[in-house]
Amino acid sequence: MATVHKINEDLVKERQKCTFNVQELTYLLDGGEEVTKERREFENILRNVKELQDEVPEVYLSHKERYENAVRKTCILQNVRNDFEKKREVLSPRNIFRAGYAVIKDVSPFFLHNGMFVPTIIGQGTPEQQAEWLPKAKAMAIIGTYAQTELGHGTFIRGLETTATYDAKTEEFILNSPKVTSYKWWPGGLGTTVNHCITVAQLYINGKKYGIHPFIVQIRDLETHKPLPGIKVGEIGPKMGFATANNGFLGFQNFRIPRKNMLMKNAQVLKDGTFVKGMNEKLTYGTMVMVRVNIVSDSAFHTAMAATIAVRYAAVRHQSQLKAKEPEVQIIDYLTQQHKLFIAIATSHAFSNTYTWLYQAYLKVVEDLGKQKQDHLPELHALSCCLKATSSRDAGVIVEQCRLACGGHGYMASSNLPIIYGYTTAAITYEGEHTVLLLQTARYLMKAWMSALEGKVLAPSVAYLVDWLKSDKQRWQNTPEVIVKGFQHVAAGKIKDAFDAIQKHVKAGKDYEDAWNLASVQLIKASEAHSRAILCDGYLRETVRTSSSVSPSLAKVLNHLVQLYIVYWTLETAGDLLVYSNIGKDDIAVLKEKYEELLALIRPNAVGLVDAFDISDEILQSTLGSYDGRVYERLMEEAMKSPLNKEPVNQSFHKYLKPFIKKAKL
Ligand SMILES: CC(C)(COP(=O)(O)OP(=O)(O)OC[C@H]1O[C@@H](n2cnc3c(N)ncnc32)[C@H](O)[C@@H]1OP(=O)(O)O)[C@@H](O)C(=O)NCCC(=O)NCCSC(=O)CCCCCCCCCCCCCCC(=O)O
Ligand SMILES: Cc1cc2nc3c(=O)[nH]c(=O)nc-3n(C[C@H](O)[C@H](O)[C@H](O)COP(=O)(O)OP(=O)(O)OC[C@H]3O[C@@H](n4cnc5c(N)ncnc54)[C@H](O)[C@@H]3O)c2cc1C
Repeated sequence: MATVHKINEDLVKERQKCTFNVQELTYLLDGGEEVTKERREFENILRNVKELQDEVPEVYLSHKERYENAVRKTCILQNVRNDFEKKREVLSPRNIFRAGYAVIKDVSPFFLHNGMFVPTIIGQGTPEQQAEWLPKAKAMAIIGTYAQTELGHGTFIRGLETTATYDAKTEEFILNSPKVTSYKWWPGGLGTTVNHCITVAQLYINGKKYGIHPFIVQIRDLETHKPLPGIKVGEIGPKMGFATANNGFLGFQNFRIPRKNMLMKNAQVLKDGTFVKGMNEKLTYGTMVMVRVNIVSDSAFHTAMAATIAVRYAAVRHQSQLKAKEPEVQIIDYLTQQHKLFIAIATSHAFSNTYTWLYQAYLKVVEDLGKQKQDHLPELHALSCCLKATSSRDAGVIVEQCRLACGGHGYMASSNLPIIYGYTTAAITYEGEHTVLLLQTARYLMKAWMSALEGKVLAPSVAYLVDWLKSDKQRWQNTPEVIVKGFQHVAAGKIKDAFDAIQKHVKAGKDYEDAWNLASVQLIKASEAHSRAILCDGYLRETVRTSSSVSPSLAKVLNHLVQLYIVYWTLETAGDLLVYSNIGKDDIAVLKEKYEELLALIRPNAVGLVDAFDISDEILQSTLGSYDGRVYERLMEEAMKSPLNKEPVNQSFHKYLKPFIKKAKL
């Protein structure tokens, strides 16, 4: 039986101070009591699977051993999950998915199977193709990934070089990678795990190019797992993080696949080679929109993980004296520490709330597309791009801030903060590089601005441009609602400035594309300001909405958090607000005080707030952040697992050090 340890006294006291019901907040964050219960039930099942316990911490394994262990555990995890899901209609797959963090210490080599391979078959396949591939894929009789990026191109996907040339005689496509830069590079699981992939390739029919399309390709023999003839595949090697994601490369040499393997929900190639255009060629990019929406939720979770670790640690850790002769204080009582950490809690809430409405907007667009309606697609694309970009970037900054807030111990692998940083920082690049996605949103914002000038009705997320043009700037008040308007004014002002900058360059004789490039720093700033306005507005509205359905004590805490988020960003962007809104210096001085008041109000609830994220110790995997707060004992226990501590004298002493020291003595 596992030993039950006493909970650290500071944490006990912190939990007694909490003014709201932690369980109530957990239910709210999960999406309901039933969802929480289901998630906990699944986590409990996993906790009791003996084969999933690591004998040696993964960090001490070689690259190869680590991968093999990850595959072993992912297979067990998937079986447990399949059994669990067979017995019920799962309420929240994303909540079930999060339990996987307790098993795979880094990123699963199957990550892309559920994350992109299956969704692409659903989103891009015809009903017949879905009937053929989905049952096998869902049962994992075939395992796949999403192979789009190449050595030469990741962002500019119209420039991909893999070719799929249609041969009407045999009704096949012939896949080729003409140059080294045409090799697929990056797909997760591609290295040595998957036997299938979605390959995105340039379609050629009778020498004519028809743009990029997705194809299902079997790349390995299902029995022997050997690459099929004409396939060159392997792993790309170690990276900054993602140690077990098994990212791979892939090249094709005259590799033939049947015509039916082109996913044809949008565009089709008929038997005779006739190309039938789809409703909108950008629907081929649909899986990326879905993943970008999901990244907002991932960012919320990774921020919650880091906040949980750093807040619990800050409650347990005592360092320095505030006043002479008094005991050393809990570091959480330093205001600067609260400044680093409470924004982490609020940010996670901001992203969860944003994901809630963004996911609904995504579902609505999918439903509309089923009815051949695509009116809301451009707005969704613009929102998913800037919110993916901002949430992943903010999460990266916050996780690093939490690591720094843990001082030296935050640098230990056993704190788990380095691995969490590995996930968050990768998300800034993958699924659309940060700047590139901000520029996609900027493209939409420039059109929206033009429409606003023409007096047209705008989509809801940019309707503030019309208000801004019509009205005088509102008299400033330090209320959340007026501050949100202030963020919209900043966004509108920056959008106008970027637009004017482009016009100025065009008037000076530049091509529109060059003018765009010359204005692009202003364009990304406009896009960032738009994201911040959307985040603050959505978070405030969702909080107001939920506050009426929760207990008054919880509503109060949620209100403190949303205010903290809004005031924090007001102070961070005060310069912009001074330029573009009616805020005055005195208002800023008042808000500085307000911010300090909010830190004090949140202080007694800090531990309760991170407890409410309900991230189990197995998922958190952190010596610094466990529920019981046995920080120092755990650090020592983990250190003792180092293979270097298993023998009193390491052989290198006899081999190298002893002769070296002897020589030095002579
Ligand atoms: C958009 C691009 C940058 C540029 O594309 P183009 O050059 O073709 O376009 P233009 O700039 O010319 O614009 C044309 C036009 O199109 C519009 N547009 C563009 N994109 C879209 C879109 N997606 N939808 C709708 N419309 C779109 C654009 O607005 C323009 O419109 P106008 O002309 O009207 O202005 C493009 O090239 C691009 O997107 N580049 C980025 C490439 C990218 O994102 N690659 C991703 C590769 S895959 C990857 O990185 C994977 C990473 C790993 C992810 C892991 C996720 C796993 C998740 C795990 C969770 C698992 C959960 C599972 C749960 C469970 O287990 O159950
Ligand atoms: C951990 C990880 C996992 C991944 N998994 C997958 C996967 O499973 N499948 C897959 O297909 N891909 C995957 N990728 C690839 C990923 O999608 C690409 O790396 C990403 O889209 C960025 O493209 P790039 O590498 O070509 O960057 P580049 O576009 O070369 O970016 C380099 C720099 O150029 C700038 N830049 C490029 N174009 C423009 C522009 N138009 N305007 C202004 N600046 C520009 C960028 O801002 C950036 O600063 C993964 C990547 C990582 C890091």
